[in-house]
Amino acid sequence: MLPELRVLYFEDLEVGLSETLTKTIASSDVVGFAEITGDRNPIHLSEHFAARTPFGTRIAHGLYTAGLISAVLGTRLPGPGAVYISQTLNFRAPVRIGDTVDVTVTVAELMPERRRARLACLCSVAGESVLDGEAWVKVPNRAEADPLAVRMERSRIPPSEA
Ligand SMILES: C[C@@H](O)CC(=O)SCCNC(=O)CCNC(=O)[C@H](O)C(C)(C)COP(=O)(O)OP(=O)(O)OC[C@H]1O[C@@H](n2cnc3c(N)ncnc32)[C@H](O)[C@@H]1OP(=O)(O)O
Repeated sequence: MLPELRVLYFEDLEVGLSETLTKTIASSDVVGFAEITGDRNPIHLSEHFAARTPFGTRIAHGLYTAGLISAVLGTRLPGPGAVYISQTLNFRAPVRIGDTVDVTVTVAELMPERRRARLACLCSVAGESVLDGEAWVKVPNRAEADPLAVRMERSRIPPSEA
């Protein structure tokens, strides 16, 4: 089930604030990711091929798992309006079809003057880290996101200077 959308503005963020989304990886997710990206690496799509790799079975695309981090950032923390700036990724262990991945994003640093947040990102399967990294996102503040507040702000500017 998809999580409900939640908007957090820059003012709502504090270091340590955390959100977790859980997703069980279906074969159709991996096949769908291969189709939309064109990455048809048989390590993801062919049991026959994957059986001869160190993993022994098909694994998810690393960037599919990373996409789950994007889902947390875009829907929950900070949520709608957040803009990705950068993301580091370390793929620590494979994610297999049927694995349940816990994706946790935690606010690690705030830069109020530029309304940027650094978030620690961790994906784990049964308590084992499979992916970690750091994201920087730009986060709207209330005035920026609320059109009425923006209009009121503009109405304070004398017409000759508007
Ligand atoms: C292109 C696409 O189609 C393909 C994909 O998407 S594949 C899917 C995404 N990738 C994965 O699922 C890989 C998951 N990771 C692993 O299985 C393993 O990490 C590895 C096979 C990549 C490496 O394992 P190994 O060769 O056994 O390395 P060691 O455990 O011996 O570690 C040696 C040192 O390197 C450090 N290290 C290992 N992996 C990573 C990593 N992913 N990121 C950062 N650092 C890594 C490890 O900590 C050791 O460091 P130390 O200082 O010597 O302790």
